[in-house]
Amino acid sequence: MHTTSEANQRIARIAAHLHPPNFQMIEGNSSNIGRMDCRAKGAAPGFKVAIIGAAGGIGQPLSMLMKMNPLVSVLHLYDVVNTPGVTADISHMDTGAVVRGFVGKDKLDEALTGMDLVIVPAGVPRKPGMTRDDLFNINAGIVKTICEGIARSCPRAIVNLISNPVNSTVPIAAEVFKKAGTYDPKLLLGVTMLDVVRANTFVAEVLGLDPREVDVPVVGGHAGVTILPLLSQVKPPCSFTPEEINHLTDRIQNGGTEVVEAKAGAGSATLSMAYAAVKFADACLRGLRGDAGVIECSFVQSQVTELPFFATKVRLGRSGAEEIFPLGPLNEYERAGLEKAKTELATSIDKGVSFTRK
Ligand SMILES: NC(=O)C1=CN([C@@H]2O[C@H](COP(=O)(O)OP(=O)(O)OC[C@H]3O[C@@H](n4cnc5c(N)ncnc54)[C@H](O)[C@@H]3O)[C@@H](O)[C@H]2O)C=CC1
Ligand SMILES: O=C([O-])CC(=O)C(=O)O
Repeated sequence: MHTTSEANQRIARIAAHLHPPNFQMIEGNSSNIGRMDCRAKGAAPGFKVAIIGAAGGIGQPLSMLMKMNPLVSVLHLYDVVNTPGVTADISHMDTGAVVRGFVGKDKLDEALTGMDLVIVPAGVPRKPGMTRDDLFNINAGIVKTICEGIARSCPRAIVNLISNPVNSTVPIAAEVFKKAGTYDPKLLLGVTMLDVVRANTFVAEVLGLDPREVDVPVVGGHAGVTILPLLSQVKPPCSFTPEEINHLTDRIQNGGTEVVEAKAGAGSATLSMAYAAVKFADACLRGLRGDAGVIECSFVQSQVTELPFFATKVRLGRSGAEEIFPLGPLNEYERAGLEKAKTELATSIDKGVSFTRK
């Protein structure tokens, strides 16, 4: 039997070694930190990840999936609204990552400080009839504000940029970082993983394979004709009829619109996007850990074409996108697609660059 004083000593010992609590809510316009009054298990060894736009349609399932990722020790959830509920909810999951929530513009820097990886699904989504470029006017400003925060608070973090139009928001982010003197192109990664996820799924459907066995490189950018699946490079090696190539290319390029129309005004892809974002973030974290041979497609600063940014396969390592792979051999259909993709991409990239120079 423990005496009261032994019990008190034990509590004091635990308190002295108390690790960070597994739930904190840090609110804008208030210095209040609502610590749970309990013995909280500390963070497992791992990386610190922030999700910016965590209360949104992508942000919520993405937060849940990142809380389940064993490579994450600390998970910061930031949004301009509704973060407290999402944070409280996610923090009850019995996984290793310690969750902290931040709400309001004046908490952005705190949310970002010390992060290894920042995932950005902040901004408005499409409605039927809109293009991704129609989101530019609202999302450009949102991305600029967030990137200014990243430059101030975690300039060496890897950034996974999801906010659309990716073909313009990545150039915006680059310009913001250049202006702040923190730009390292290896750390800025536009997320095009959903195009690869869709391509793997649709190609597997046509071939009658398990999608997990299929690897389709998707290059170019992340909008309409700029999404260029390289069906001649599918693994395992296979061949398609011209009709299959037309059908697959069209479905992969318009996968986002397929979801926007099915949701009929309630937004765009959120669940498959959260899955794709976690797949990509996990690859970035494995790269940071020093794993060899981590290769995924991403929209990055690039010399693969004459354009300053382009999506291709990249090797992820300790310092981000450490190697950018060339396109490989293209057939005539793909070469024609590449020309169309480059024309549209050039306009979208210029639009992003000009926005920050205004
Ligand atoms: N790269 C890709 O493959 C994909 C990109 N997207 C894009 O992701 C973005 C988010 O989509 P959803 O989650 O469906 O939208 P949503 O509207 O459900 O969520 C967006 C969240 O961003 C937050 N937000 C707005 N301004 C912010 C700021 N300054 N700082 C932090 N958070 C802010 C909102 O409060 C909201 O919670 C859209 O731009 C969408 O087009 C969507 C699917 C795929
Ligand atoms: O289509 C949209 O607006 C959202 C998106 O980028 C996608 O689902 O690929």
